[in-house]
Amino acid sequence: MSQSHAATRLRTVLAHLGGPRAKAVLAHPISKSISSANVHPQQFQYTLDNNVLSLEQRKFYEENGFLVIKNLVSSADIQRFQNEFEKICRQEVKPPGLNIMRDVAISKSEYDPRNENMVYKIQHFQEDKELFRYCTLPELLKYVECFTGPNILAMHTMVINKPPDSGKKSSRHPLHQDLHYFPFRPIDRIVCAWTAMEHIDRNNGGLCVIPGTHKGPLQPHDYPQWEGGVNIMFHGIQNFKDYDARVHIELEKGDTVFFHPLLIHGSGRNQTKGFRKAISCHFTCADSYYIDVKGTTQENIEKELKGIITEGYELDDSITLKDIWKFQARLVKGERTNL
Ligand SMILES: CCCC(=O)SCCNC(=O)CCNC(=O)[C@H](O)C(C)(C)COP(=O)(O)OP(=O)(O)OC[C@H]1O[C@@H](n2cnc3c(N)ncnc32)[C@H](O)[C@@H]1OP(=O)(O)O
Ligand SMILES: Nc1ncnc2c1ncn2[C@@H]1O[C@H](COP(=O)(O)OP(=O)(O)OP(=O)(O)O)[C@@H](O)[C@H]1O
Ligand SMILES: O=C(O)CCC(=O)C(=O)O
Ligand SMILES: [Fe+2]
Ligand SMILES: [Mg+2]
Repeated sequence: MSQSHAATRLRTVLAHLGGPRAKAVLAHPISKSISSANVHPQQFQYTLDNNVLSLEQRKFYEENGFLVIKNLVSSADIQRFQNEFEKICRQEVKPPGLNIMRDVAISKSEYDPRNENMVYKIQHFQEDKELFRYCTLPELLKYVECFTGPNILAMHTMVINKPPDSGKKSSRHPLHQDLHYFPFRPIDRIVCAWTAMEHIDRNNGGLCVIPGTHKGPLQPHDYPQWEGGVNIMFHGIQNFKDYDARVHIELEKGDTVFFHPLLIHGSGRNQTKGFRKAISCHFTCADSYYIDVKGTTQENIEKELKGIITEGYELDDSITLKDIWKFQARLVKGERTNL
């Protein structure tokens, strides 16, 4: 790459990535045309200039670290996702790479494919065409782009089927920051889209957030000391105290929450008889880069994930977190520039 080409590319990348370095670049004359096209000529850190979000919506996300868009995904699409989820549970389709997790309360019992209610969540559905449609819905990506920029990768996918709590409170998901699991940066270009597949509130174990915590640092995570057991990989923030600050989000079918990877969130136990369903994807900017988590608070999750994967897929120990993420990432818009 010639030096001037490299410089132009760097500028383009930085302009998409945001953050203080990008702001410095935007002050450069070449980039003036970009900043003069600003829709909301103010300093924003967590959202990008576009005409999709209203000023009020942008300010809300900047302040709180999440944003709810009502009625974003159609009932017809949600029905299709639900049908496919049930087919997977019945083992009628077996997408490569898919991971099925049962609640720890029933993890030692025999799996019964006639009963989809044995599944707490499925992850990594990137090879399932029907479910992966969720990550490519134009109405969803339109919003995702406000956070990631135009080159978009789907990194991590889930359908969560939170079971009625067994009485052991193991259906709870401890308060955590999703960034704990992610070895890619920059942080502010990652966003989670989480869509309610039915009415969700505190009663059926809905999403609970601590507004504004996306402005703080990534905190150390580990398994909580819960008497009734904790699900595998459900790490929580150690010594969390500010329970009064929790906000339980109430959603209708199709409503979608977009949230920042540092936002502290979790979900309580499901106190109904139904299985609470949500579908989600974490997206990031394809211009991002991987980091080595050695020596950081993320080292424990790398070790655990590597253990599960090398054992489950009989791979050798030289596999890195980067290899795992690179393998499951899928381009959904623009160009796969880096990650
Ligand atoms: C933003 C969030 C980002 C992320 O979460 S990234 C993290 C990605 N997470 C993952 O990859 C999911 C990890 N889970 C898994 O890989 C699977 O569910 C897991 C644990 C391997 C189980 O797979 P199966 O193939 O069904 O294996 P199995 O039924 O024979 O169980 C193997 C051993 O695991 C145990 N187990 C299963 N589900 C569990 C649970 N929910 N909590 C705690 N332990 C659990 C199970 O009891 C069994 O243990 P043992 O070997 O008999 O002692
Ligand atoms: N005692 C606790 N210790 C640690 N985390 C908790 C505790 N109670 C709740 N949480 C966390 O707070 C978040 C919201 O839980 P919430 O309090 O809504 O549910 P719950 O305690 O299961 O039920 P309830 O609605 O009866 O309080 C979840 O992430 C949950 O893991
Ligand atoms: O749907 C939920 O309970 C939240 C799940 C969650 O936050 C996660 O898996 O990271
Ligand atoms: Fe999460
Ligand atoms: Mg509680």
